[in-house]
Amino acid sequence: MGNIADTTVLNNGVQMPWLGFGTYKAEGNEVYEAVKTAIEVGYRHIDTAAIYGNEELVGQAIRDSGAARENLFVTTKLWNQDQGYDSTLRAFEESRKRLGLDIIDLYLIHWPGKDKYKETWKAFERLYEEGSVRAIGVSNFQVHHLEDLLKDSNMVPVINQVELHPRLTQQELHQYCREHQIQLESWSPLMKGKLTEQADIVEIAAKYGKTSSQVILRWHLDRGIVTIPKSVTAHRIRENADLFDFELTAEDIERINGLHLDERVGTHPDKLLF
Ligand SMILES: NC(=O)C1=CN([C@@H]2O[C@H](COP(=O)(O)OP(=O)(O)OC[C@H]3O[C@@H](n4cnc5c(N)ncnc54)[C@H](OP(=O)(O)O)[C@@H]3O)[C@@H](O)[C@H]2O)C=CC1
Ligand SMILES: O=C1CO[C@H](CO)[C@@H](O)[C@@H]1O
Repeated sequence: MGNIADTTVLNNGVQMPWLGFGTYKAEGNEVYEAVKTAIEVGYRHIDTAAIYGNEELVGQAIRDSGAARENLFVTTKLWNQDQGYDSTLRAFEESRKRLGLDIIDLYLIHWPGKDKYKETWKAFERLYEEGSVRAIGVSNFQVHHLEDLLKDSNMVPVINQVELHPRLTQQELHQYCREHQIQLESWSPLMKGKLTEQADIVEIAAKYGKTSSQVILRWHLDRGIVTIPKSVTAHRIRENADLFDFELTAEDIERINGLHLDERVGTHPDKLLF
């Protein structure tokens, strides 16, 4: 991908920008300003969730940005306690109202949990069929969740959004998703800023005249992974989008793959049962 608006084509034909803007832990005026700045800088894809408590301000910032709605890609997510058929349809209406958007580009099941995701997925299929969402997907699904879901569903999720960064490279899940035309998307792509001093990344960054964060984000894109770094700091919002004038070599990608330690900053999906 050579520029910020470049897209991947999802398994239902919808185009989704490879680079998105994360909004977790961004609230109040901070999230409003951050989303406006991101759109000004050129981000065309915004990631939020009902649980982030910021859908109203994200929606307001989108409207005030002046960008044409059809040029933006907006993702939101169904929270765990709303899983189930009827409760999903209700929660979706609430998210849509808070965002102030007629159509959501991508709706995700936020976490699999243990026994309601299939019923929930039926409601997602209905939302898709009635045209309320342009695409439906999942988040934090392991291979066993996907295998189980695919056994009885009519639609294959377009996306699986999971924790993924150089300390958690998700190679096996990536392979499974590729085989099933599910686009992998990374959350906490920067491992929340914990890898900026890592020696290999610092050395690679110096070679390209880029920052550590830019090298990490380029590693996601060069592996074919959609990514959604979050920042509420204007110069970092810009920095994280200034990635389209270089590409990593295969050796640099392998070197960063080698940093994998199976280490997480978030909860393991098999441990979050509700
Ligand atoms: N589906 C899911 O379960 C989850 C989804 N997500 C989504 O993924 C997005 C990204 O993940 P997130 O957990 O926020 O973590 P990130 O890996 O994107 O890191 C964000 C942190 O890194 C800092 N940062 C951002 N850019 C830079 C930079 N260039 N240099 C140094 N530090 C930087 C930010 O600081 P500052 O803001 O102060 O600039 C912030 O503290 C979320 O915002 C959310 O949209 C996240 C968690 C779970
Ligand atoms: O996206 C996320 C961040 O917020 C939640 C907690 O409040 C996490 O569980 C979730 O994965």
